[in-house]
Amino acid sequence: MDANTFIPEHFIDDVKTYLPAHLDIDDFINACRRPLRKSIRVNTLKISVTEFKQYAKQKNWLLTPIPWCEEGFWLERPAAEEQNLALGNTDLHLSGAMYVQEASSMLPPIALKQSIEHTNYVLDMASAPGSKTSQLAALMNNQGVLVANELSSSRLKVLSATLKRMGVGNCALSHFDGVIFGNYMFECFDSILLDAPCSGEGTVRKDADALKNWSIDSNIEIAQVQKDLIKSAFYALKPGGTLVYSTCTLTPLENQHVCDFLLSEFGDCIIPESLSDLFPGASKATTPEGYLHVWPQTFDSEGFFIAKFKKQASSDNPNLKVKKGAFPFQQFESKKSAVFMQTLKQQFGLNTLPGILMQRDKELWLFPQEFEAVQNKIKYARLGIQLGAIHNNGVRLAHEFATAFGKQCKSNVLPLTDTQANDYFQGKDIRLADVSQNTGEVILTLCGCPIGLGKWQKNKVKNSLPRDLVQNTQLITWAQSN
Ligand SMILES: C[S@@+](CC[C@H](N)C(=O)[O-])C[C@H]1O[C@@H](n2cnc3c(N)ncnc32)[C@H](O)[C@@H]1O
Repeated sequence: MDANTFIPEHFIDDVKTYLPAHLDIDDFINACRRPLRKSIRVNTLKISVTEFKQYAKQKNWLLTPIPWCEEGFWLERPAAEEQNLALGNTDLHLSGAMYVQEASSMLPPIALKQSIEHTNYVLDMASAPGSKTSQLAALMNNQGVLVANELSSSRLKVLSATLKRMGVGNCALSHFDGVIFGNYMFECFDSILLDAPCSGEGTVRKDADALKNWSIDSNIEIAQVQKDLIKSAFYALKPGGTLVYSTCTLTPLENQHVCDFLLSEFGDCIIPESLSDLFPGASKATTPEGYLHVWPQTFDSEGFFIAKFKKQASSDNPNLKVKKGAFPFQQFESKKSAVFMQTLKQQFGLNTLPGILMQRDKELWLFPQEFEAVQNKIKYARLGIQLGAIHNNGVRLAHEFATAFGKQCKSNVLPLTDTQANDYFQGKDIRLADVSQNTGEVILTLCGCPIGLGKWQKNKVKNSLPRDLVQNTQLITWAQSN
């Protein structure tokens, strides 16, 4: 029990007004004071669940499957020396093999899963730090186009770093208030996730001060933002498309009432789809409308709310807008493209890249194949993957090339030991046991996952990790964790 968890009386009084009859307020309060179980999601863009389990076994990690997410596990680390070591410093995290993600936070992308599997254009309207964006990209298997938007610039940077670490290749990042999408990207998306900014009442097990400034007035204020965002999401969705609305808060003001607003505005064009069969046991959290209202005691998780809607018909938007200004990229010359692809084949045994090579000044980028239809609708903060820098004699490859495509490379791949990986993440060159005759660039891997690029230099590999990704951390090594 965490006696420091702050739960204000007036919050409890409010919860009593909407707690479902089959739940007990004391169970709720006790659950809020219990520490949260640790959970992770395996990043299948970099490693299979089977491979991950093998690594976890070597570390004596105990995994319990999360019933709604095939890639999700609750995790216990019994080794005494690991108790105070952050999961974020483990090799499996730093390599992008896993993402530390709360179990209930895996639900919204799972609610979109069916729709994503058959569609090309997906919008994540409020996406930092990127737990659900990277989950969506993995569900899309890096295919199609995933637009990830975030309003806060500091959080956008974190999002960008997350996507690089996780090897996401089909993403375009944007930096706007989400309300613009309905006007600028009217009916562009097959699937939309609106994981809305909220009062965070469900996060109190992780953050003892989450309810410190709680008030109904702030619930009402945030609900207005949520209504503006869900309206924008409705307009941005194609007829036939699917919208998932989620929050990590409990109050109906920010949940059911926001859904009521959507239906009152556009009820002729959009209908809820029940989530009662999303996974075995989902009915325990299903509301009469078919939404999931996950209480902390229901699945021993954080509190969450998830609603799913199907858009059945179009509704005119009187405020359509068109972006001004030219698109700053052009297709990479076909002759140079052929030379570049030949180099990748010779150096790494890589035969194809999934997308279109584009050039902006001296930068070489790879855009998702389907990007053209949406590329000039808004100004993006980043598009696809930066493959490298173009110079007179060819292309100097960039870090992201390795994290996104290293898995497909067949030659010039160097698996690092934990000591070498430590040096790499700290920005140091990597010492080799023997002098190597290899030349040029090399893909570095950890736990079987590509983590970046280096350059062969006889008895060492020169470190090419971008400065902003250099960490001042000590990786938890196999020796320490076994
Ligand atoms: C609940 S968090 C998103 C968490 C994220 N989906 C994830 O799973 O990692 C909500 C995010 O919305 C951003 N935000 C707040 N107001 C916004 C707005 N008007 N438009 C877009 N994003 C907004 C916040 O900065 C915050 O990062």
